[in-house]
Amino acid sequence: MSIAISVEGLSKSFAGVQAIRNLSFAVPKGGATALIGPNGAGKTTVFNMISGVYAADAGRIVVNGTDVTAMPSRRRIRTGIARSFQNIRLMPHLTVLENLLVGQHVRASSLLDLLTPFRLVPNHRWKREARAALEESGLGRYADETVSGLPYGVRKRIDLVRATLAGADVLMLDEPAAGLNPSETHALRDHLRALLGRGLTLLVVEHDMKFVDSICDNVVVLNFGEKIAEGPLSQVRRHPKVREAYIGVEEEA
Ligand SMILES: Nc1ncnc2c1ncn2[C@@H]1O[C@H](COP(=O)(O)OP(=O)(O)OP(=O)(O)O)[C@@H](O)[C@H]1O
Repeated sequence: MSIAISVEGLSKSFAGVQAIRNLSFAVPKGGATALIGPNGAGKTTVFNMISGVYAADAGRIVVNGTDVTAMPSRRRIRTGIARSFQNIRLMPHLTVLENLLVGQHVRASSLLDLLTPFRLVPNHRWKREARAALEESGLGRYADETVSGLPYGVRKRIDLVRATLAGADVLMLDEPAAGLNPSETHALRDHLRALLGRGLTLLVVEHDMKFVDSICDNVVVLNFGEKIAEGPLSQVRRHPKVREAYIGVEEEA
């Protein structure tokens, strides 16, 4: 089994408070792993270390075989990892297509490539790719609409299209289902399943256990910065330490 993200012996303290303690886990390539745990367990801190927002105090993070522990966050996209935030970072005054073209420019390899998104070349390869990716995700009709006018659930999915077009094959999703209505949640679930079908890897922080159950084959449970259980959700939710620490899992069962 090949590994997309490997976290080994990770630790992080904030002003003497140990947020993460000697944490190790692996995210298998081509699957969906959820990082769950009660409020304050350390999930966001782990995401921040993997994406490079925070430096780790100790330990190692390897993405697609590259040690990124000391790599600046802006360079980590080149290893194939992208993170989506709860506050979507699309440019609201641009169209969907324009947002996707700006995202694609991340993988530009030459100065000419860098300038290309801003040249008005009608059938340019990047535009074709962006339109095709939107069509494939069932979002083709939004290509020329301004982002600010679109429903939240649609914007979330456009953010996913942007990340994959930028070359990411490992997506970190921070509470993807938060704020979505039931039909938007279903559309997101189907979209993520389609990405998994194409071989992408997902690492998800999510409180909605039904959503976790519908997407993730592997769950890592944190409590007070330590891993207390790992495995399929059906097994993890029976674990005594999880029942004790994370009553939400038991209640949702
Ligand atoms: N920048 C920071 N400065 C100080 N303490 C922090 C910082 N970030 C996180 N912490 C602390 O680290 C611990 C873990 O917080 P974190 O936000 O990672 O938990 P979480 O599992 O994501 O919680 P939630 O589910 O509520 O988002 C908490 O005790 C929190 O107060």
